[in-house]
Amino acid sequence: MSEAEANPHFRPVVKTKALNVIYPAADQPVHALSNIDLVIGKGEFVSLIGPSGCGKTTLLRVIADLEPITSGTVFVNEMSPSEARQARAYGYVFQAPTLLMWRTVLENVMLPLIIQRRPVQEVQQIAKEQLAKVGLQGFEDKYPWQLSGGMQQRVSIARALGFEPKILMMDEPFGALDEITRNHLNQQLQELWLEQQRTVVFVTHSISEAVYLSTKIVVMSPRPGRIVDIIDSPLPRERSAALRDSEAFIQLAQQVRDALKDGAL
Ligand SMILES: Nc1ncnc2c1ncn2[C@@H]1O[C@H](COP(=O)(O)OP(=O)(O)OP(=O)(O)O)[C@@H](O)[C@H]1O
Repeated sequence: MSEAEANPHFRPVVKTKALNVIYPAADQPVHALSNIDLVIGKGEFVSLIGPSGCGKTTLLRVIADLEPITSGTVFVNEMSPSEARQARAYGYVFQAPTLLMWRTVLENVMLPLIIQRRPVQEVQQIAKEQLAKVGLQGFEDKYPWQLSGGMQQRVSIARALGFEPKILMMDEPFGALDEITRNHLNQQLQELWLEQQRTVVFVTHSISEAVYLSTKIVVMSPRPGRIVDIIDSPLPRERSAALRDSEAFIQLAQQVRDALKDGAL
């Protein structure tokens, strides 16, 4: 049991035990995830980091009920992932913004809520509030193609947050952006997370992004993906840009780098 799990306020949201995913294939089945034991607590910001093809996206998809498992167990809020999905536990942000180019920014954020048949006026209000939270007030009537990549990704985040998911799943949401924009969005996401105390599961290739954002970093090995190390971050919950230059940040980044290296052996 980790230090975080020993805390009496710790509430598990995601629990996986001996989880395996094997993708069937005509020639050779792909063993994507091997014996994954993971507990994610309420309000944690958990990053999954590891080399390409190690199963990060697969793990995210399993938790979100987008991928079946081969063996083991997965519980989300004491439910199966499928029950959790029906209870609308998830918000999902992909690497590409996946916005509808022929709908305005406001309409894009409203769409999932309209599909849920919520009253239009209420939906409009929620969408406007969420856009303001990601710093896009005044852009409601623009079309996605009129925005930069970083702004489009902020629209995706507003859309995912609109129906107040219990867990926000983010699959390399800033992977396609330049470093300056990425650092800026990291800071915005950190502030949003701090304010809302939402549980986030975040896939990244970037050590500094994982260190800057996470309360827990899950380091994975090359295929078949297994967990090499689970690192509880010693950094304070509230983080500023200056933290990136601190000794604690540099040490933690080195710890992640070492774990990645060990996992590759
Ligand atoms: N639907 C599928 N059918 C067969 N194999 C798959 C399928 N989806 C993923 N895989 C394989 O499973 C392994 C894990 O893939 P996954 O996308 O989860 O890795 P990842 O760590 O997210 O990779 P990346 O960092 O490159 O996005 C890879 O070898 C991939 O080719």
